[in-house]
Amino acid sequence: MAPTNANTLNGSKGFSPAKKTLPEVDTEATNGNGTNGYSYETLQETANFLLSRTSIRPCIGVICGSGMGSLAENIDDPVCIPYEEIPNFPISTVEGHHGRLVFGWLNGIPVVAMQGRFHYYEGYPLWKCCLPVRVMKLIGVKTLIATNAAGGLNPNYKIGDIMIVKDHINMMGFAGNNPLHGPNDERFGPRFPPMNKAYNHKYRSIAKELAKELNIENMVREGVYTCLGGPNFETVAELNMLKMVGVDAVGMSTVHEVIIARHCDMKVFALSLITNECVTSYDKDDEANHEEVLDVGRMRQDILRKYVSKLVAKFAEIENYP
Ligand SMILES: O=P(O)(O)O[C@H]1O[C@H](CO)[C@@H](O)[C@H]1O
Ligand code: HPA
Repeated sequence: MAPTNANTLNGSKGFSPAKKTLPEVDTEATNGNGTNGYSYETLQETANFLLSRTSIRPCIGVICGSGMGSLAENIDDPVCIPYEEIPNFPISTVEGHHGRLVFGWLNGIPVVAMQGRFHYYEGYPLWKCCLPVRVMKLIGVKTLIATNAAGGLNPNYKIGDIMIVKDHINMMGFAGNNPLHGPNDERFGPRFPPMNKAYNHKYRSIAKELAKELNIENMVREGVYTCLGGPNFETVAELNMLKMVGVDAVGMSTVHEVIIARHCDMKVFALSLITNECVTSYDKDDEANHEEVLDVGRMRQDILRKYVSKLVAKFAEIENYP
């Protein structure tokens, strides 16, 4: 299809992407061999490329959510590698996702941050959305911190709250769409990985303690996240259904990344920034929009930067990371 200028056409509260042409996206669900993604060897090539570009050997990986790219700005001595330069990497197509890896030191700990993640709605199959997590594993990352912007469904949540993810509901998985779908390579992990301890209990306790220390406990919550395919925001009926099954925050990412991380035995911490209130009543006029999501990310950037960089140091301490 010819590239199009993707400006909003209908004059609604839409968002004009900064990128003027639509990128070419590989929409194939498999790599052509009936497998669920690139082979171990292919990803090893990607890992080797990255290791050749920097002497930093990260033990913690951070995925920056929409509008939360500034989390990577605290990184000292940064080595930035645009996704376009990385063999086998997809490219970021969403506003608020810069599209590069940042290697460096966060609070004295070697880290790699994804300034920009990949989403299913961009046209990438789930395995490809999570490819960077496997690459992180291959370069030595042992702990993943995934952040995201999410709509608050729990009526007690306020815009700007930070939700520590306690658990997720894999809605896309219910429909058979799972990043582990297809043959399993045991070098990454087992065929049937457990998921009941996906979100590390110790990390969650540390994060709650830290919230007290930083005096932000009134805005830090703990709850259940779910990912839908997007890109449309949810209907009132959909949100009410999710509420009934115990979802506290809704987004379009993270769940599959966490599944891939746990499959290869990485430890996981995740947090959601509540960027908008989910509209669960037909009487309300509000509509979710990506501009608001990014605005709230900017509004909370200082607190989030401080919180995440201190979490990195605390996690590294209990794990004895360098
Ligand atoms: O999950 P992240 O990447 O933070 O972004 C969230 O914000 C976007 C919608 O505004 C969607 O991409 C949703 O998943
Ligand atoms: N729904 C889905 N994804 C989101 C939302 C939402 O309300 N806010 C930010 N990402």
